Amino acid sequence: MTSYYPVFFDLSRRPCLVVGGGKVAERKVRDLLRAGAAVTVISPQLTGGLEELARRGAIQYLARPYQAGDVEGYFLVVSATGDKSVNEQVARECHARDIPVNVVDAPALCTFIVPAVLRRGSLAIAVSTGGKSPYLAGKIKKKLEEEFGPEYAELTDLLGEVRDEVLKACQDPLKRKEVFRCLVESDLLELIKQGNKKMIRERISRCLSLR
Ligand SMILES: C[C@@]1(CC(=O)O)C2=NC(=C\c3[nH]c(c(CCC(=O)O)c3CC(=O)O)Cc3[nH]c(c(CC(=O)O)c3CCC(=O)O)/C=C3\N/C(=C\2)[C@@H](CCC(=O)O)[C@]3(C)CC(=O)O)/[C@H]1CCC(=O)O
Ligand SMILES: NC(=O)c1ccc[n+]([C@@H]2O[C@H](COP(=O)([O-])OP(=O)(O)OC[C@H]3O[C@@H](n4cnc5c(N)ncnc54)[C@H](O)[C@@H]3O)[C@@H](O)[C@H]2O)c1
Repeated sequence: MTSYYPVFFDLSRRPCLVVGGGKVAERKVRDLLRAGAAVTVISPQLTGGLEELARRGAIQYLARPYQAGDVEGYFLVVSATGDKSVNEQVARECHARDIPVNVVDAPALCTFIVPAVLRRGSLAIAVSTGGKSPYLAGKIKKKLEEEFGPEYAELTDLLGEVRDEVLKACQDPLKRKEVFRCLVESDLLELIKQGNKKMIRERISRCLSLR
């Protein structure tokens, strides 16, 4: 059994290739664009959504089947053609060049698999079943949506801002940890839900006074 290593890649401006232009390719393209990647799609056909992205210049589009060597120079590749022999060729050519590759319906050909991700601003909760049941991963993500509502985006941003301040102003790692613990264990989330700006400021300064 493969024990996968979870990471969060910074793909900003990195050239990434998606082979195929169907519904699954579109989902992968949108995820890559959200991560700031420079996306190229190679496929004889596109979904309406991908056509629109190509028209707007949000992706580079090569309207043809995959050709040998197309993966050259990319940082990361996704193959989503639904044609087994093409997917195998893309995977083989990536492995020969040490380019990380995801083949959507063939975990054995992948250097990385993609989790189901719940996003709340900068907070990302990623769920993987190690390839055993993508449907279950999606269902668990849906369940987490109820517990981790939109207020977590604001909480995460707020904690990020205060963290920058504390890292600059406080040199003692133990004291810093105490401040961060105080903030996370406080009722900030409730106060954000209530939109109680005055109490939010009060809570933050109370925790900051632990420095
Ligand atoms: C999480 C998500 C991310 C994404 O792709 O963006 C994702 N699959 C999603 C949905 C989904 N995929 C499939 C269905 C139909 C129902 C079903 O078959 O269960 C549904 C449900 C749906 O469409 O709602 C079909 C499918 N997928 C794979 C196989 C092959 C196999 O299992 O061997 C087959 C069978 C093909 C066939 O029928 O032959 C393989 C993979 N799919 C993975 C990821 C990786 C493992 C993730 C993990 O560790 O759990 C892995 C290994 C490789 C990869 O693609 O990275 C996304 C949920 C997005 C969300 O809900 O947020
Ligand atoms: N991992 C997942 O999340 C998941 C979910 C559902 C399905 N799948 C699998 O993913 C695959 C794609 O699903 P889909 O619904 O997007 O399929 P689809 O048939 O809609 O799309 C396939 C795309 O590949 C393109 N294509 C075909 N031959 C090509 C070639 N030689 N070079 C480049 N592009 C080529 C087609 O033009 C089309 O745009 C299927 O095999 C399906 O079983 C995976």
